[in-house]
Amino acid sequence: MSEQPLLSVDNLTVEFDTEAGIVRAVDDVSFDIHGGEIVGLVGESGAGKSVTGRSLLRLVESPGAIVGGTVTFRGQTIVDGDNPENSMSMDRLRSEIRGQEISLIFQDPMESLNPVFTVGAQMREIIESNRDVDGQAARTAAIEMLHEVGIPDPESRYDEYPHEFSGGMRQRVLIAMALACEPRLIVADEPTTALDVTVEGQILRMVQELQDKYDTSFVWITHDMGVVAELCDRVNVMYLGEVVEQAGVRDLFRDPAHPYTEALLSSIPRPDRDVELLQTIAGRMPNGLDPPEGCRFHPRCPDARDVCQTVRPDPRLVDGTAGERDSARRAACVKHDAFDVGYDTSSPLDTEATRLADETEVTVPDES
Ligand SMILES: Nc1ncnc2c1ncn2[C@@H]1O[C@H](COP(=O)(O)OP(=O)(O)OP(=O)(O)O)[C@@H](O)[C@H]1O
Ligand code: NI
Repeated sequence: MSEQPLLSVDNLTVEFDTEAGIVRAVDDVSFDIHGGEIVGLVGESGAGKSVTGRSLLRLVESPGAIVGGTVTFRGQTIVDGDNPENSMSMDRLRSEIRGQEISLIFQDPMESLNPVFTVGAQMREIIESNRDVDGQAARTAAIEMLHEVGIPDPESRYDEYPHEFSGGMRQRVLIAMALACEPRLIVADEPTTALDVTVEGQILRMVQELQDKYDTSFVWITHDMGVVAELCDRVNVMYLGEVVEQAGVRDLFRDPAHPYTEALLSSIPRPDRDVELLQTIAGRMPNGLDPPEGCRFHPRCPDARDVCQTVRPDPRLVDGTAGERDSARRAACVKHDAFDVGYDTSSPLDTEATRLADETEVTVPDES
């Protein structure tokens, strides 16, 4: 992909100034989104996915602040954490970007839907304020959009209130609202997580169809590698505020380059594997207040060696990048040659994760 990215995130850093201390929720994160792409942000709870998503529209709330890095959309600087005077004005951001060029969809539809107005009224208002159309045309466009996202009988549902819709239908409404202004980019923060898998699957397929039709780009935030597999073109795997792997989805699934990615992949259920054999990731994600020294994942990493306690890896281009597309493959793990910090000669660490890995090798013959 050689054309100019639609949106670039460069060295984004976001901190929360809490009573307990400063939490770096997003630490030096960089990625691009090209036109027509669906890019995943995946990782466990607390990885910094939502804060990253909100940062793209400068919606991080106090006590959080973007303290470093930039977000650039079509050549315009939405935010510059290093030189705030270069950031776009809030007025311009509100009138020209939010909703119009970039829309956000949240996990909880009630965060965006007002319970006291009908769905139709809310859609009409958004369309009227973002497009140059009168009330009647906005109504027609809203009904058309509801139809487009698969809401049966959209004309009568137009006059219903949000609580009259099921969870899945509400998320469809949100997607309709986001698409109604024909944005170039939609940031979707776990919009299907609360739904059952059948409804989730229907919505993911619908998003793909709409994406094809409108050529909208998406940032899709999820903790579920299954969703990534189904929906995304490329993915950024996040761990404790950092991007640890960045790859095309096929490359990522075929040959994960970071042990954390591997762990996430082995924790998704697969029809060809017994549930009991599912590997869970050892330990919990540490607290962002006091992240581990060296590689942040090393206390949970089955491949951890001495050197991982001291060297803090940045996401670098690694071997095996020659996939079928020219998408760069990056991993923040010193076991790759790109680092050359003596991983091969360093002694293995004795951690819960490395012990678990040993046990798994020894005690899981074909006894199932
Ligand atoms: N309002 C806040 N006040 C203090 N710290 C916060 C706040 N919001 C987020 N954080 C910090 O930022 C970290 C990342 O939060 P974020 O919501 O981005 O995680 P996430 O990856 O979206 O997780 P989840 O899957 O649970 O939504 C949190 O673990 C927390 O330390
Ligand atoms: Ni989140």
